[in-house]
Amino acid sequence: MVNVPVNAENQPLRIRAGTEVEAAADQADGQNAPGGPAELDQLGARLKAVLRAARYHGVELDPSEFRTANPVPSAADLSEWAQNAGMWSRAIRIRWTHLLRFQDTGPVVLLFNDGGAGLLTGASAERNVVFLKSADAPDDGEVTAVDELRLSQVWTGEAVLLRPTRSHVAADAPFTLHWLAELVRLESRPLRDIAIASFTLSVLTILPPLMVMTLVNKVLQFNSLSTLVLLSAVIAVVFVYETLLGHARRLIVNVVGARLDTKLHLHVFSRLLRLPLDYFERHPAGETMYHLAQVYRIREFLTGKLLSTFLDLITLCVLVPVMFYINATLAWIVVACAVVIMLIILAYLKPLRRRYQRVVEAETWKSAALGETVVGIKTVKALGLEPQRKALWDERVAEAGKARLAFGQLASWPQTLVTPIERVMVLGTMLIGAYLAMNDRSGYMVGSLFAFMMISQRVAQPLVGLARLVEDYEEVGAAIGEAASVLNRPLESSSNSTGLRPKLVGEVAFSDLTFSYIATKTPALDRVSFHIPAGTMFGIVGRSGSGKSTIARLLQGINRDYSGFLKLDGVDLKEINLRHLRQGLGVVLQDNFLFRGSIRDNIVAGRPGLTLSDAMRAAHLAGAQEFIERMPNGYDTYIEEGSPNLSGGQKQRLAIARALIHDPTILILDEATSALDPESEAVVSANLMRIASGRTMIIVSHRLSSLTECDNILVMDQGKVLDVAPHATLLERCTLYRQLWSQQNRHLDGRQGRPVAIPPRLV
Ligand SMILES: Nc1ncnc2c1ncn2[C@@H]1O[C@H](COP(=O)(O)OP(=O)(O)OP(=O)(O)O)[C@@H](O)[C@H]1O
Repeated sequence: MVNVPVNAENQPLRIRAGTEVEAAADQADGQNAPGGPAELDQLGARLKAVLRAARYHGVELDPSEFRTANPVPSAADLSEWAQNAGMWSRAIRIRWTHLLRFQDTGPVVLLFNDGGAGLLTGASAERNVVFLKSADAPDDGEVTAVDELRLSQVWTGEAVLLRPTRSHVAADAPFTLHWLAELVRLESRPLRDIAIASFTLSVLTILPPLMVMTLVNKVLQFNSLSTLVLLSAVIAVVFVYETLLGHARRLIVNVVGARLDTKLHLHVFSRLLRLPLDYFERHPAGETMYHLAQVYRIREFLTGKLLSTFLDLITLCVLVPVMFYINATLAWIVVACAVVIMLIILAYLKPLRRRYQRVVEAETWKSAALGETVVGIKTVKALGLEPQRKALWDERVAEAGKARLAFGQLASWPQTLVTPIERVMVLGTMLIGAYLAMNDRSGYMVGSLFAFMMISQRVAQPLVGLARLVEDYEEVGAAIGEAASVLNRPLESSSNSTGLRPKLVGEVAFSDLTFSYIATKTPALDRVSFHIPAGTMFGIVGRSGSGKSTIARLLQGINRDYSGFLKLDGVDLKEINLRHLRQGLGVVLQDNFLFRGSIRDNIVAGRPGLTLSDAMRAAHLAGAQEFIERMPNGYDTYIEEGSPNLSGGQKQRLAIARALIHDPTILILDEATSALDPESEAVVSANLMRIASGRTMIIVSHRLSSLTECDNILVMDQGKVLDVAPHATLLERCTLYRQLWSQQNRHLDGRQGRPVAIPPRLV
């Protein structure tokens, strides 16, 4: 708390700054504001203040993306956080007089001496006060009028300003050519510089032909040495200028290209992460990667061909009038040839589009086969499937080759037809020009012809390029379609900013819930109802395919199109913000992916604010500590992608530690111990009660022996609930449960006894 003695009305005033230390203490005590967003409660006051200010502008910042090396976030750290999320933000030192100007702006974050922060929501110059609100106050919470003296006692003089970028390209907007054009348009300043440079270069290109014209007409005819010297000097200056300007233009084009690339990379990856799991289950990784690679072809087109054609157009605008000025007859010939070229290219567009579509399809299949083989290489090797995979690959390569060949053959036709016309354009004008010069009595025609030849060469190229652009656009259109087929799918949630963020306690209720996977007839869950009180251990058993994992999926919000209700702490799960929901959940699956990096990195998984001691605590709870400490580099032992240097049991225990480190309210173990060896399972089972303390545990398992401690066990069969009761009761009254138990525990004494050894896994 920061106490400010009295407010402007001389009333006792307390601004709750809520320091980082306090926030940490709150978190440790579990004293989250009742009813307030749990996620916010766990953040320091400075982060909270920036988060709220950004939310005012309609931007939801992600606390997990906040990075700082400082113990208390600095203004620069906070500003960078907002900037990385695409907002305009500045960290500034500011005087009181300037604060008074923030009358109708959005909230400004003021940093306090004790590491806290407050929101300045307005100011009154007449009363010489500013209006402050605590970072913890609700949106409609009270504001406090504070004068200069009182503020100076708590304020560091630093502020973080933020607002949405005017040029912000909507992250949720569909991926279309229009969206890309908007992205390019944001680079208006460098583009303008490029346009100016190009225009100047075009003007400069007129000079040499005009000078040659003068040279031939004046210098050669009248032997004027002084004119020759002057012309040489001018040409030399022009060349230097042209070289430097050309270099500058290329540099700017490079910068624009790199910036667009970066933006595209960020956008594409963030959309990819927000695609629903369903999508990845239905599409091979290779196909997705091939489609996304098309984005970069589009970018290349935008900053390559499109930009250079646009620049050529500037050249055309300057050169074509000069060409007509020098000789209208010859100019008309050039224009007529260009039109014919354009018509030829247009005539081939449709058939080319069809053939290109086939290329795209064949390439997609090829990539899918490659991706599948790389991902499934262990299985390929284990089953000796190399010849089959090779045959499949040969087939796909042949198909792609055939499609490319067919496309190339057709695409060469317009080229074949255009080449003679291009020649006619250059040589024809020269011959006709020579004929005209022979009949010209003024004697100036020779110089004009030279100048025209030089200019027409510069004009012909852009004109043909313009026609080709249409052809390229076809390819890019197809590429956009491919990238859009991945990126424009409905995202997992329309926005991370939507949805409720209730404080999760861990009570789960399914009522009359029916769910079918897309394109399946029988429901995976059929009118399922059950209730899990908060803080209890809940087991789910059933035969294979009975719907156990589907229950876990629905709880994670992976599929939301079910009928009936699924409530968490009385709140409909569909209403809960997805990120908030998943932050409250810990999930361990049968097969968990460990990322490349150290063991410590894998347990912490990039979550901010977690240290080695947190990782050690989680590892201890998961029974992983002992094997990690035996490793040569302990927690710094490096794990390769796919973790070949760890056994299945070790991997699994690391995955449990990873899920436990953020202390989830609900922990779901979906067949998490099925692949463990008896020793590892015994370690995890021994820790299960400790792991479960203070949270709801949902354990999906084939092995009934690992569920006997559960408060309740749900027995599923063909998507339906058969029974829900503790182990002993189920043994009494549920036939399926009894059958499964006796199958797994034939070696036990008595029907209700404890297993004397870990039974073999039932599949
Ligand atoms: N992604 C999916 N798409 C289509 N159908 C699915 C999908 N996942 C599961 N199913 C089907 O839904 C039903 C329930 O599957 P679920 O994975 O929930 O069963 P389970 O009890 O967990 O099985 P197991 O113990 O074998 O993992 C099955 O008939 C399965 O074929």
